[in-house]
Amino acid sequence: MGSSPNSKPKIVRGTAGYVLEDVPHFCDYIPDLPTYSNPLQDNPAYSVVKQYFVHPDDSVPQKIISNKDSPRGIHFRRAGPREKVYFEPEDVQAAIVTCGGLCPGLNTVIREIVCALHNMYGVKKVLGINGGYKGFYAHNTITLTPKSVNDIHKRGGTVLGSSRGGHDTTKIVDSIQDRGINQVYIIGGDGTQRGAYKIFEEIRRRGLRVSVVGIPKTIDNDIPVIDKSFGFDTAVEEAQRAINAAHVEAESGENGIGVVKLMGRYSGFIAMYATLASRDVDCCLIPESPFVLEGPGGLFDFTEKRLKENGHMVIVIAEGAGQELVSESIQSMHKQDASGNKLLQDVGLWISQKIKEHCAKQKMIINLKYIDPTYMIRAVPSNASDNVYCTLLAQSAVHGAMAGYSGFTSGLVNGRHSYIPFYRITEGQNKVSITDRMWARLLSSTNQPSFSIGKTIAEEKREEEANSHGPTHAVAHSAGQ
Ligand SMILES: Nc1ncnc2c1ncn2[C@@H]1O[C@H](COP(=O)(O)OP(=O)(O)O)[C@@H](O)[C@H]1O
Ligand SMILES: O=P(O)(O)OC[C@H]1O[C@](O)(COP(=O)(O)O)[C@@H](O)[C@@H]1O
Ligand SMILES: [Mg+2]
Repeated sequence: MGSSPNSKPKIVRGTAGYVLEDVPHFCDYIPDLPTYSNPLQDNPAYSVVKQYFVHPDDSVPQKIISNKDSPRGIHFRRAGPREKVYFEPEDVQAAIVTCGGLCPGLNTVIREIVCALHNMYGVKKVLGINGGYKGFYAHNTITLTPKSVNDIHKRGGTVLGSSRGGHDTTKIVDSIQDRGINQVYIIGGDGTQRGAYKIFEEIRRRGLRVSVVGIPKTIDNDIPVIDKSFGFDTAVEEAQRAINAAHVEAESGENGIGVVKLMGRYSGFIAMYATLASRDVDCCLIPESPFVLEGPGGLFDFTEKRLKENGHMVIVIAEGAGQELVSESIQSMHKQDASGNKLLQDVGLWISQKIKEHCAKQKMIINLKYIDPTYMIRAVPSNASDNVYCTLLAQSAVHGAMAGYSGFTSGLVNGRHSYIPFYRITEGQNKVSITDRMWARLLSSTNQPSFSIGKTIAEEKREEEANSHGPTHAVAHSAGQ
C-alpha cells in the first residue's frame, strides 16, 4: 500500500494562543510558480458580490465554544475562491474518483466538481476514474462534461463506480503522471482519505504540480473534525421509513417487537439520529455503548418491561453494536474486507434470535419482525439539503485546487467550509460520545437502560479522556450538542 505519509504539519501561531493548522501549497515545494488572475472576477454572476474572494488570513476555529480565559485554539484555512490562481484553465487536466461504500450525494459531488471547473474556471478537461483507486491503473477513464453529468444528481450510487482495496500508491501516481493529470479529486471515507494522503506525499516527493483534494464521504459519519458528512441527513431520513414500518408491524401484533438494523460499523450516529428523529424507538443499541442481555438492567429485562407496559416495542441496532457478544456465541474468524475493514456478523439477526429464545423460555408469546434496510438507506439519491451541501463541498474543493493548495480535505467546520490537512482527517474516528448531551437526550427519550453496569459516568469519562490521548483516539462529536 505504499509508504507512510511523513510531511510535517504546517503550523502558524498567532497571539492569544491562536493556531492555524494550514494545508500544503505548491509554493512549499516548487519555487517561482507563475500566478494568474482568478477568472471569476470577470464572471457576471460573481463579480457583483462584495468581497467575493476569501481574505488570505481568514480561518475557521475548530472549537466554537470558548470562555474568557480560554486560548483561541486550533483554526483551519477558510475555503473559497482566491484572487490569484496557479493554473490557466486550458492547462488543467482534472480527474475525479469515488472509493469505498456508497453514500447519497456521490453523484451530486461529481456533477458539481465538473460544473464548477467548467462554469467558474473555464476548465474543459475532466476525467472520471472508473471503479475506485484501482481504476487509475486497471480501467479506462471516461470524459466528464456538464452535459454528461447534467442529471446524475437525481440518481443514487456513483456513475463512476467504486471499490474497496486496490490502493497502490506508485501505480496510481504513475498513472496520474502519465495521463498529465494535475488536479485529483478523491471522494471517499476514512480509508480513502488515508490513501489520498499517501498519493499526495508521493506527488510531493516527485515534485509534481498536482493538487490532491479529498472530499469526505461516509454514511457512518465517522470522519473527525467535520460537522457531518454529506448523505448523512438523507440516510437518517430514509431510516425513518424502516422504523415506521417496524413500529406499524409491532403495534399490530400481540407483544409485537420490531427490530431495525442500520449501518454504523464503529460509530452509531445513524442509529442515534434516526432514533431521536423517530420518537417511536424504545431502545437504540450502538457500538460505543456496550450492552448486556441477561440480568437486571439487561436487554431481556427491559424488553419484558416494555412489552408489559405498552404491548409492543421497537429496537434500533447499529450493525457494529454488540459484536463482542455475537462473537462469543458464534465461532467467528476475524475476517476483513479488501480495504482491511472488519467484516461484521449480522447482529440484527442474532439479537432477534436471542430475544425469541428468551421469550420462548419465559413462555411469552411475541411477534418479532426484523427489518434490514441497510443498503436501501445508502443507495438513494441525496435529499435537497444534502444536495446543497454537496454543491458547496465540491465548489470549495475546486477553489482550493485552483488556488494551488493540495493535500487537504474540503469540509464543514462549525458551519463554515474549510480546508483541513489530511493528517487531521486520518488520525482518528468520529464516535458517539456516550458521556455527551446528545446520548443523554436519546436515553431520556427512549428511557432505555444505560447498560453501563458497575461503571459510573465519571469512570466512563476518565476512560474516554485516557483513550483520547492515544494515537488513534476517538473524537467526540460536537455538532448540535
Ligand atoms: N491505510 C490506507 N492506505 C491507503 N489506502 C487505503 C487505506 N485504507 C483504505 N485504503 C483504500 O481506500 C479505498 C476505500 O477504503 P474503504 O475503507 O473501503 O472505504 P472508505 O474510504 O469509505 O472508508 C480502498 O481502495 C482502499 O484500498
Ligand atoms: O458491504 P459494503 O459495501 O462493504 O458496505 C458495508 C459498510 O459500509 C459502510 O457503510 C461504511 O462504508 P465506508 O467505510 O465506505 O464509509 C458501513 O456502514 C458498512 O459496514
Ligand atoms: Mg470507512
